[in-house]
Amino acid sequence: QMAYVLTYFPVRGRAEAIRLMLKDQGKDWTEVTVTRDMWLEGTVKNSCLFGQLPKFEDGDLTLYQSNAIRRYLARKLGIYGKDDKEEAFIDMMDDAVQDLQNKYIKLIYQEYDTKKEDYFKQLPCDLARFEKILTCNEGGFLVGKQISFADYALLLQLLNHEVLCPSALDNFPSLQAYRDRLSARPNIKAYLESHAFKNTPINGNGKQ
Ligand SMILES: N[C@@H](CCC(=O)N[C@@H](CSC(=S)NCCc1ccccc1)C(=O)NCC(=O)O)C(=O)O
Repeated sequence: QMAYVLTYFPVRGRAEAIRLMLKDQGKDWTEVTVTRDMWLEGTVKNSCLFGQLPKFEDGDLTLYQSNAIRRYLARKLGIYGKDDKEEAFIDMMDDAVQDLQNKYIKLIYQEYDTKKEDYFKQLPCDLARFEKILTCNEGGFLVGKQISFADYALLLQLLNHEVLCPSALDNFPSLQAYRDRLSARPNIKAYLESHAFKNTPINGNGKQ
């Protein structure tokens, strides 16, 4: 039966990197969707350890915190590097991707109308860091020669940022090649073309 249950809002948000990694790794799960009205009613929120979603269940294990969920799954799926050094580098890369995601979330939910231009000015500088990393690592991933949980998070940021700013990757050939190569992985390709992915808003406030 379905061991994995993901509870979240009907948006990509902080759950999409979990969905992407499960899909690519051929795992299925039950999606429990919490609507805004359900959330505002309060019962679900009050049942959450930190009053927030996503929540992830694996049998009798219940986890909150999207990054902890992704690291837990990465260990289980064997996509956390081949040794301690790679594992540390993957953590470092994922933290850097989270820095970008947190900036994006702040723009979307708090500063969309006032700071969008400033965000666009800073974005090339932030993306240039990942461009250099991917140019220098012949392995084709953020770390080593196989995909890790950090790669799914970066791919998603690239896709989300191209919606916000279509020219975002224009000056970054390595990021474009990385986006194309990961998006062409059969399970990811199928997911990105799926109704579920195409019809789920990126964020919870209609901005993107
Ligand atoms: N560190 C946590 C943060 C989880 C989190 O921020 N969850 C948000 C949703 S994820 C997100 S991007 N929040 C931005 C605003 C938002 C609120 C509600 C729905 C969708 C987006 C949430 O549950 N908000 C509702 C509440 O706090 O009452 C994690 O990584 O899981």
